[in-house]
Amino acid sequence: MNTKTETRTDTTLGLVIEGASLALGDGDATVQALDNVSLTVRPGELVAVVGPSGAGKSSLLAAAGALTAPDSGTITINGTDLATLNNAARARFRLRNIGFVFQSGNLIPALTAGEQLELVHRMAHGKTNFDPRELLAAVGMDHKLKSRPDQLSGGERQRVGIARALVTRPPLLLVDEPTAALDRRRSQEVVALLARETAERGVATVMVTHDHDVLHHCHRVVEMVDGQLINP
Ligand SMILES: Nc1ncnc2c1ncn2[C@@H]1O[C@H](COP(=O)(O)OP(=O)(O)OP(=O)(O)O)[C@@H](O)[C@H]1O
Repeated sequence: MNTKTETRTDTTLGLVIEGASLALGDGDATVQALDNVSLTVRPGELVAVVGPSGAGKSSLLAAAGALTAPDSGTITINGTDLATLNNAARARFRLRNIGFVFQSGNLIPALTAGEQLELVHRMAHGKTNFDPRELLAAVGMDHKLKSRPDQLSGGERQRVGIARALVTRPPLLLVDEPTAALDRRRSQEVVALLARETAERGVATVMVTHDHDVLHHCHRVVEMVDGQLINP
């Protein structure tokens, strides 16, 4: 059996969070940001996380993104337990295996759309030939290859941000409020694009959002309240 077939049938594929808890703050001000959270997101699945402000959604993304270690519980990405990685290995793992999409694209102002993607590729794989056009075409942005962020609309910046997050072909995509800066039509387009790329590339995608108008694009919607997932 070749390795590809083996991994395809592996039930550890995607994001698996089991019983993660995380307290933030000190003393009386301690808050249980994550309270025994379990969540599984399989390749090709787009899962939305909703919930009130302060419910722990950003903490969940930070833990899944190997930016914060939970106090207890386990988080695995394609079978790798994040707790087994030291700082350097975790940074390397994050770069190659986790794509991040932020509220307004978070692009580097001085770089063109193509260069944003090339930079990530160079950081992850060293100096190799990489043509950003295919990925930019996938998000409908190949005609803006040479445009800098200030020459793009909010929706276009978000599209480039999505393409950039996919450069390393990560198994996990973490998306924080992707429609916060967009009008209704652009919001629909961007989340439809996320859903399509998630399915076509077999990525496990977690999207935190307050935007209930985009939830129909998602496979599942889970709700956080007071650090707990109430319907994982
Ligand atoms: N560094 C910190 N120190 C102490 N408490 C914190 C810290 N960061 C977050 N918190 C608290 O942890 C809880 C969860 O915060 P978190 O940012 O994860 O919520 P959220 O659901 O993402 O909120 P929002 O929708 O407003 O972004 C909140 O009560 C918050 O006040």
